[in-house]
Amino acid sequence: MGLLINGQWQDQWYDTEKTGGAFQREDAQLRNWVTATGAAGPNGVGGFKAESGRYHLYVSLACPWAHRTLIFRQLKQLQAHIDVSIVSPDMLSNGWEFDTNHPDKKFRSSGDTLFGSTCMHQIYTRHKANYSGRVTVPVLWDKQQNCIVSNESSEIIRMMNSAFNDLTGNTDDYYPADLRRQIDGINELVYHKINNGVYKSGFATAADKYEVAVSDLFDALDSVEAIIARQDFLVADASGRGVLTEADWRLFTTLVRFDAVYVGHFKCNIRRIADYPALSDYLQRLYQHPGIAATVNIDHIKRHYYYSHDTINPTRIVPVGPQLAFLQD
Ligand SMILES: N[C@@H](CCC(=O)N[C@@H](CS)C(=O)NCC(=O)O)C(=O)O
Repeated sequence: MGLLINGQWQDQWYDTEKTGGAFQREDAQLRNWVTATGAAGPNGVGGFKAESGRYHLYVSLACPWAHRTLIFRQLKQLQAHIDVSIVSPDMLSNGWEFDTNHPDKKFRSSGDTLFGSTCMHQIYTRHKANYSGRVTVPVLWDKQQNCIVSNESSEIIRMMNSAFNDLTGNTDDYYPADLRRQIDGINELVYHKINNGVYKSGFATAADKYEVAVSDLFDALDSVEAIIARQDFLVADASGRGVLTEADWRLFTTLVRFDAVYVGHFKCNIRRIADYPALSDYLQRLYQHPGIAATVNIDHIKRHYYYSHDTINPTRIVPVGPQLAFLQD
């Protein structure tokens, strides 16, 4: 794992020294938007019109942020319009790689089907030769301008939600105008305390920082359990009926990894999702939503975390369990 400094790859783990042992996620740097007309989006520059076959998505099947974009590609029927390259689950000294020869077939990458790169950092230096920063997935690449449009998943899913509607005819809306305030409010809680909360727990290098993160995480899980116990989804319409929105998909990608990885590897072990009746049922319902199970790869998920983070798991042994109810029923 590492980062680019002036276009040069440096193998370097997260620096938690300057924050007294707390993990701090850096903001994504590349923040343009694909829009229906090519006009600029809420931030960044214009020039990225929604067109079939023009954009390419780089993802890891292990990564919860990249997973959001794969889910929206399914939900919004973008498979024929946006193609995908999948990195290897192991993220070692070269960062994300495209290993198409792994001895175990289930851990093979699709390869970089656009350029045949061996490492993801080559995509960032193709975008900008002297790029400095972390090399993260997901990345949305523009084949026409030969550059990265965005490496921020929360914005990529918003583009997918609406920019391509004229091409696909799919007008399902996971960020409807009348529910935006509620969605934004839930996203704020879920992002800081749950999505990123598991990372703050797992990557902390000081006990006090870990303890704060893990207790915030479980307070937030208790809150979302209470919401889901009274309505089907996180956000409700004026009549109090739950409506499926992006807020649910953003929570889903953490829940689906929780009992398999975060409980053990990241020490998020006050409770399991299996101990929350409403969240367990909700996780299963979302998993069974058409097209979603195909986006979940538990093998890549477990392998990535337990094998890549040798500062946390030096033996790199990947646990066999647990049995996950949502996969079985
Ligand atoms: N803000 C980004 C975060 C993406 C992110 O941190 N991805 C992780 C994978 S789970 C990554 O690529 N990490 C590599 C690194 O930090 O060096 C987003 O949501 O798109």
